Amino acid sequence: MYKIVFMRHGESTWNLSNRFTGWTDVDLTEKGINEAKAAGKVLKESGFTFDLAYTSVLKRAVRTLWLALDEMDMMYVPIKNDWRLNERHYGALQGLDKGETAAKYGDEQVLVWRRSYDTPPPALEVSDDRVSYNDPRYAGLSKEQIPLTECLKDTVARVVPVWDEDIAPAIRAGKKIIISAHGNSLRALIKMLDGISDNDIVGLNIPNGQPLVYELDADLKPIRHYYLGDADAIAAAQAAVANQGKAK
Ligand SMILES: O=C(O)[C@@H](CO)OP(=O)(O)O
Repeated sequence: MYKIVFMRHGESTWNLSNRFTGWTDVDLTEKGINEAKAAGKVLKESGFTFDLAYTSVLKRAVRTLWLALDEMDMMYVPIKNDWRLNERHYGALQGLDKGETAAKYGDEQVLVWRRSYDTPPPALEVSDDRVSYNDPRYAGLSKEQIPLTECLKDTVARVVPVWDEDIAPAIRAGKKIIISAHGNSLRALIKMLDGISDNDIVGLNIPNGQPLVYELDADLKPIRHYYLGDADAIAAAQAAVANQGKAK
């Protein structure tokens, strides 16, 4: 039996101000820093150790990983940063207030943009300052690989190859792995692992900074999964994420 730990980053400044974030590189809040440290503490207390870590190229996930590993006194663990673990690109919604957007377009439309499998939010114009073409961290990518918007299906299409080509072989080679990523890139991975339908994935919300353990069989099929933290607090945090896209 194998174990792998998934962790969404701690609260970011745009989680706090309730803005669509996507590929915008915002940092953690004080609360987010504390969530990341608490994640490291509970992982340590639960006896977890790691010898390989994966994260995105966005600082909220990178810093969450650093803080958790620091808390575990395991900052020597090799880290692979992969842009394909980035948050789902939120297109022209990036920077907008989720509640105000719901008040303008309706809760239903915002739910479709946030959680539907195959309807992307409106795309950025290529001339928009928010487009990542000139960002040095994506210098090795073609323009076709740099999204102007993404639905979850598009995110699945870039996340699953990281699993198949990189993470799964490492698990089979006996590496103990933690992945620090984002609400929707983790939803993409979990959809694939658990075989969740396009309809049911709408209801899955991942709380900030809570280690999620997956136990996998010899074929890397999930046996069971569980959060390490307090169950009531996690359920409340998941409900809060679900409610972020509603008009006040
Ligand atoms: O804004 C985002 O990029 C994501 C994660 O914070 O939000 P949502 O939960 O609305 O998909």
